[in-house]
Amino acid sequence: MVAPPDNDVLWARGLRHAHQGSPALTGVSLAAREGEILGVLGQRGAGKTTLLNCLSGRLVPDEGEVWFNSSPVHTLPAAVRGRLRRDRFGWIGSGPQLLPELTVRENAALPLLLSGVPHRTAKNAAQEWLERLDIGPLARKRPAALLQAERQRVAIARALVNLPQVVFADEPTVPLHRADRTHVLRTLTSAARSHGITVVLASNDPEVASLADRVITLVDGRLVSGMPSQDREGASSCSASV
Ligand SMILES: Nc1ncnc2c1ncn2[C@@H]1O[C@H](COP(=O)(O)OP(=O)(O)OP(=O)(O)O)[C@@H](O)[C@H]1O
Repeated sequence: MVAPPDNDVLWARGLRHAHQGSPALTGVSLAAREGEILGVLGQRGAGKTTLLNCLSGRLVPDEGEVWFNSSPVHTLPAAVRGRLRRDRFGWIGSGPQLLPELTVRENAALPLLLSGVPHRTAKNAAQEWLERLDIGPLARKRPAALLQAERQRVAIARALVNLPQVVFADEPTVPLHRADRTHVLRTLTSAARSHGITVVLASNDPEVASLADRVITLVDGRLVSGMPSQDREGASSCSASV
């Protein structure tokens, strides 16, 4: 195993994964730099979710390596990967997946509370993010009282509250109307930019391309664009690099 270059916060090589025998990733290599917004485009079933799951340590790939700084994510024990996800990564899915019995502020504070940060400190930090994302006045409400776009902003606050190094956003705008989509994406990318947080943003919305620093495209589990020219020339059927 060779550790990734120093300026890459996240680095993957030769990722292959099949779900019950059906291939979802067939040789994907990529790298993301500190503070970079990396768009992962692809149609439904292209392998975006599987890729983000492998990169974030939710799933161990059948083959290939994933490095986060100098940690080989693919070989870490499950408990260590769990701590990595909790302390260093943020996750935003297409449904906000908030806990209905908690207030908006408690939901946003969760990653800090789970890491043992004192209640008051965690809630103050959560409130700051809610203000930054223009939903401060909703802090005491329960998720059910919010609009879908507001709930998705709570999910963004929750993903950013502990200042992770990488946020994985898997189709974060799917349930939203077009106007809300743009706003939520801009909110996420500008908040991440202001804190140097790397974002891996999977979507089938071409608008993502205009907000990302760089875009890679997945088709049937392999990269078809976003490769440097020397790799594109050498790419055979399944291995690509960005
Ligand atoms: N848990 C699973 N069990 C079986 N097959 C799966 C599973 N998860 C994904 N797949 C299959 O793997 C392939 C890649 O799916 P994946 O969800 O990674 O793609 P995606 O680009 O995120 O698509 P979507 O936008 O639909 O989520 C698809 O053919 C999908 O049907």
